[in-house]
Amino acid sequence: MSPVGCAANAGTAREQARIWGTWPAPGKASFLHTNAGPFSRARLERCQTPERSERNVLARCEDGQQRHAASSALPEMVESESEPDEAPQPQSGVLPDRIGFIGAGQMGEALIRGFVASGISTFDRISASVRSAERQHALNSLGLQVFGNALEGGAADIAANSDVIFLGVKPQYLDGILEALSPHVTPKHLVISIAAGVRVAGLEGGLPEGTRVVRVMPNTPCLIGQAASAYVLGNNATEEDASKTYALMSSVGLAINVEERMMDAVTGLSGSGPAYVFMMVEALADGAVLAGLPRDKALALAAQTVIGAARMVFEASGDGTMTHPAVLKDKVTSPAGTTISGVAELETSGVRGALIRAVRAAARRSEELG
Ligand SMILES: NC(=O)C1=CN([C@@H]2O[C@H](COP(=O)(O)OP(=O)(O)OC[C@H]3O[C@@H](n4cnc5c(N)ncnc54)[C@H](OP(=O)(O)O)[C@@H]3O)[C@@H](O)[C@H]2O)C=CC1
Ligand SMILES: O=C(O)[C@@H]1CCC=N1
Repeated sequence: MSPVGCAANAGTAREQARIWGTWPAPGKASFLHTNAGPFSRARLERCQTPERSERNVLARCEDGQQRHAASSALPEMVESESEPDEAPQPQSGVLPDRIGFIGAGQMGEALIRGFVASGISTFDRISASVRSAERQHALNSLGLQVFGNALEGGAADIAANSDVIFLGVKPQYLDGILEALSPHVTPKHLVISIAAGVRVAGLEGGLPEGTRVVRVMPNTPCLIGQAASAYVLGNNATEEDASKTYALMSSVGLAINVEERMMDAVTGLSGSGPAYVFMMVEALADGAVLAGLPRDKALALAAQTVIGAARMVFEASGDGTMTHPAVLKDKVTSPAGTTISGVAELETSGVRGALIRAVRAAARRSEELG
C-alpha cells in the first residue's frame, strides 16, 4: 500500500472511527506495519556493546552506524492483511512468551493490537487485567484472556499466566499495582512499565529484589506499526531482556535504547507528540476548509502531507542518513512564492516556540509524575 493509498481511505467509516473514536472495532483491518523483526534486530546487534552502560545508549554506537540503525528501523510500510480478531495464526517470528497487561486502556490496547498485527504475538498468548466490566468485555471480544481488578486478584492472575508483564495503568496507580503484583513476581518474569515519569528505581523498589525491569515510553501509533518508542533497561535486566524488549517494541515501529535521564524528554516528544501532530493535522485541514476545500479531502491531504514530510526526513537523502528539516523546508519555499507567505505567518504566530514549549511542558510534567 502506498502512503497515498492509506490517506485515500480517510473518508471511510473505519478511518473515521480511527480518527474520531476509539480503536477500530474488531474486524478485518489493513495495518501498516513494520518488517522490523530480524532485520532490525540485526541492526541492534551491530550496535550492541558488551558494556552494560553502553547498552543503554544507542547514541554511543559508531556515528554512522547509529544513523543507519535509526533510519533502517524506520518501519517499512507494507500492506498486511492482518486479522487481529481472527483465530491466531502461528507465524515465524512469534515470541513464545506469554504477555500480560496490568491495565490495558488506550495505550495498552494499542500495544496489544500492534503486537498481534506485527506477528510478534498472538491474542492467545496475551492476557490483560482491567477494572471495568466494559473494558473486560471489549478486550475479551478480541480473544484475550481477561482478568479483573489487579488489586483484587488480577495481578496474581496476570503473573500466573505471563512471562512478560506490561504495566499499563496510570502512573498515579502504579504504587498500589506494584504492591499487589510483588508477591507473585518470580525470576521468570520480565516487568515492563510504560508509565510516564515512573523511574526504574521506583519500579525496582516496589518489586522483589533482583526483578528484571524495563521502562518503555511507547506511543499510540504502535497500533499501526508506526510507533516511536524509547526504553531503558533496569539494573537486573539481561541481554536477553534487552533483545526481547527491542524485538517487541521494534515490531511496532522505531525503538531506541536511551539513558534514563532522557526519558522525560522522550515522553514530552514522542510519548505525547502524536497529540500535537493530530492537532496540527486538524488545524491544517481547517485552514484548507477555510480556503474552500471539502472537509474529507482537506483531512486526507493534511494527513498525507504530514506522513510525506516526516518520511522525507528519513528517506530523502537516499543513503540512509537523515536530512535536516530546514534543508527540506527550503526546497519547498520558492522565492516570492506561496510557501514563504505561509512560513512567515507561522513565524509571526510563534509556532516553533509553541512546539518547543509544548515538549518542554510535557517533559516537566513527566518529571513531576516521577
Ligand atoms: N495514552 C498514551 O498515548 C500513552 C500512555 N502511556 C502510559 O500508559 C499508561 C496508561 O495510559 P492510558 O492507556 O492513556 O490510560 P487509560 O486510562 O486509557 O488506561 C488505563 C488502564 O488501567 C486500567 N486500570 C486502572 N486501575 C486498574 C486496576 N486496579 N486493575 C486493573 N486495571 C486497572 C484501566 O482499566 P479500566 O478501563 O477498566 O478502568 C485501564 O484499562 C499510563 O501510565 C501512561 O503514562 C505511555 C505512552 C503513551
Ligand atoms: O498524557 C500522558 O500522560 C501519556 C503519557 C505520554 C502520552 N500520554
